[in-house]
Amino acid sequence: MTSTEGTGGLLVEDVSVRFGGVVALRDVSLTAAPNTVTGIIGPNGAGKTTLYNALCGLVRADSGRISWRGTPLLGRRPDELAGLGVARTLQGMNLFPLMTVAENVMVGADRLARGGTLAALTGLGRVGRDERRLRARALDALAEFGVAHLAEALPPSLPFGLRKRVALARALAADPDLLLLDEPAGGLSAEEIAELAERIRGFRERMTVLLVEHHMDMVMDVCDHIAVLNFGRVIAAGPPEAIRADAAVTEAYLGDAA
Ligand SMILES: Nc1ncnc2c1ncn2[C@@H]1O[C@H](COP(=O)(O)OP(=O)(O)OP(=O)(O)O)[C@@H](O)[C@H]1O
Repeated sequence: MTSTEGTGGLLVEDVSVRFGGVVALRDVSLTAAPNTVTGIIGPNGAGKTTLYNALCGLVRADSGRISWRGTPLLGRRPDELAGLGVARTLQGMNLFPLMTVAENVMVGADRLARGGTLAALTGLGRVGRDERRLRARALDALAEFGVAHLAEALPPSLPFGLRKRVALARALAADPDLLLLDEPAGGLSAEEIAELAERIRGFRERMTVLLVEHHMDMVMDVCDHIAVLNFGRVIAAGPPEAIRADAAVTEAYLGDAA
């Protein structure tokens, strides 16, 4: 019995993923306890994105198990995750360019609507009530990120940092229990990263966070627990101070820089 079994956490057990002859993940196991921030780090090509994509249903694992609160996640389609209380952000943000900021965030809040976002946005189904609820939820989420005033803007018209906030607001609008973040600090200024770190620390009151991130200072700063991947294997796992002092981790990163 592993530590999060029966306690509602995220459990990754012996997950392997191969792309043809490349073994991207080999028997990866890790846990994320409820209401904590768990970081996934590792040098380039270590398997971080593959693990993230396996969690999101974007990549099929060849073997292993992943569960959230005891419910299996492996083999689910990405669109099934919202119903299980799981939200994610992607590096590319994937905002719809021809929909307003508010409409983009309404898509994120979809699981809270009975008729679905499409019905609400297209005027079909239980339109009035759902649309009002979704819009209110979206505006709340935008307000949390200080961008409610941009509700009617189109994403391509916004600077990068603000688009990242909209993407986070979209993920949070669903009121997830598990939030998967893929390099949320990428491309942000030092000031924006500090603000983001503060927000992520605050998220753990409401949810469990899994953070794949290159920005080492931020990972050390916000994570309760860190798993380090190298060549598709977990080479270390523990609290930030233990990871900082781990010789295998230092060696893996030095090898990466060489
Ligand atoms: N679609 C794919 N087809 C073939 N090989 C792949 C594919 N995706 C990833 N790989 C390989 O799997 C390994 C792990 O890659 P992955 O992108 O998961 O690493 P990463 O830790 O996210 O790297 P980075 O920090 O550079 O983004 C690498 O050897 C990579 O070349």
